[in-house]
Amino acid sequence: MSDETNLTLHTDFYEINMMATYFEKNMENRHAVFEVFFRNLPFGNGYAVYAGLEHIIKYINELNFTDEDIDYLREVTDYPESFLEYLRNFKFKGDIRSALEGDLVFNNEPILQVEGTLAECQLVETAILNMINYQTLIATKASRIRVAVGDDPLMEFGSRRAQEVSAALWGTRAAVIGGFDSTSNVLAGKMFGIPISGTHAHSMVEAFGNDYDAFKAYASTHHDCVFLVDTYDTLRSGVPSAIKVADEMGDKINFQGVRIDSGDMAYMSKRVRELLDQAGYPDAKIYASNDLDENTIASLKMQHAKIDIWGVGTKVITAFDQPALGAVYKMVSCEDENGQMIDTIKISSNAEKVSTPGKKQVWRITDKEDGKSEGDYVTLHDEDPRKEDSIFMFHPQYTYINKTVSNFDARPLLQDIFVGGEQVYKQPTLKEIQAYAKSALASLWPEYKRELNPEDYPVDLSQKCWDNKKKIIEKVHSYVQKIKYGSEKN
Ligand SMILES: Nc1ncnc2c1ncn2[C@@H]1O[C@H](COP(=O)(O)OP(=O)(O)OP(=O)(O)O)[C@@H](O)[C@H]1O
Ligand SMILES: O=P(O)(O)OC[C@H]1O[C@H](OP(=O)(O)OP(=O)(O)O)[C@H](O)[C@@H]1O
Ligand SMILES: O=C(O)c1cccnc1
Repeated sequence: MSDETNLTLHTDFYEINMMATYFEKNMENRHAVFEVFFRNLPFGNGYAVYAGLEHIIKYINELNFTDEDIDYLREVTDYPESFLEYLRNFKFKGDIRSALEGDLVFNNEPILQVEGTLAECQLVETAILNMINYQTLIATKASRIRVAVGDDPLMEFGSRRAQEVSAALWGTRAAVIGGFDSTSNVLAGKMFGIPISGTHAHSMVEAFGNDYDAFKAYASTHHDCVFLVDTYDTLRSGVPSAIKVADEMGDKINFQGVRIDSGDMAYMSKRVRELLDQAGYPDAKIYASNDLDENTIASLKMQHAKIDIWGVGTKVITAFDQPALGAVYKMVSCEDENGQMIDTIKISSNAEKVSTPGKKQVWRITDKEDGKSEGDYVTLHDEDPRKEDSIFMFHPQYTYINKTVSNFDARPLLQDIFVGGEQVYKQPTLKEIQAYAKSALASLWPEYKRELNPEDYPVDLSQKCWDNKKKIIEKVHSYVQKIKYGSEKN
């Protein structure tokens, strides 16, 4: 299975090619810092829910070129034996700092930082981005669905539609971080300790030829029973059959309810509720599924649909309305030939795409009184706003948007995960991560949480970070100007 495979070669060819160049030029051990960030929040949402760290930790701990990996590279590349030998002895000895799973994260701030040799930083780019991009996207979609559902139970049904095995498994885990309660995927349950739940399919009703025989057979082989009532005719056959079986079986089963999977679910759920109540089953729940997402659920809630438990598959596991988060991995600082760390930048004609140089920290600023978020404050790594009485927060592009914040708490978002290649962070349980995400959401003002047109959450640069960025942009501009006018040759 994909998750048991050593993922060391799960990297883009160009990463190992760059490692080879660094190795040949004796640059492989130069010190470097890279940071992960994304430029736009997904789904038009006001926040993203960070996920992917558990898989990254597993990947980094297992990073190791096996003999077969080396043989494969020897066969398909022209790498010299000396470089292959270097890879054979390669170990990740760097530092990784990261937001914690369940943290709310925002656009244009570092959410993970890798510091180490140039070679090791380069190698891990692809896998780290792969894991963060997918899982953060799914956790965020799941969180939107959780917000729409309120406190009702929410089941993940997506494995059959996921983009292959690994996405089903890790996506389910990400959905739980975002707020799902259980999964239909048994392996995900086993791997991650997620409660498994489910009902039965239309095929079982078809196999027995009618609702009653199918439900009766299921009831005689299971204690907990939820019957799928829409195979032939929900109101005339499905629900009456479910009630008949529940009456006949009495205490021998735990009649949990019925699932509807088609038709107008507002109308249908109300009628089904009436039938169940009239038959003396007011505690039997109505489960609903069928291409649900935060929009259909919000609409069904508005229509006062009598749905108690929600099953969501395709739309959550494929992040249906946005296929990628677009997180990137950028070098922010690198040692030069004199052993000096030089902050680096990627320039773009689009001001928003210019990277922010320097090794940084993100501080979550909250009001000391009400615990609510004021915004995120991105500083150079050696700044500590906790030592300040007040901080001046300004928009990095539109600097006239600004405020002075005092009486605040500042919490560093990037925490040590690996130091010198050793894991120093102990992952909480998935349940703890889910609770952490829920409490993080509670500290966010509602205007950042609304699903439609949320306010922009402030992600501001400290003065020092902003000045550093300007200085480096100017340095690059003057270098480019010199090339343009040929003055370098003089
Ligand atoms: N009352 C409702 N308000 C808003 N959306 C609804 C309502 N009832 C159902 N939906 C949603 O409408 C979408 C399409 O339902 P549609 O009626 O086409 O499918 P269906 O009846 O289940 O057909 P099929 O039998 O092919 O599955 C689904 O995403 C479903 O969740
Ligand atoms: O709609 P989703 O959110 O993706 O949830 C998963 C769907 O998978 C099942 O349908 P499917 O037609 O695959 O099988 P079935 O025969 O059990 O209905 C189930 O009935 C849900 O409708
Ligand atoms: O258990 C269920 O009801 C279920 C499982 C997977 C997909 N759809 C429904």
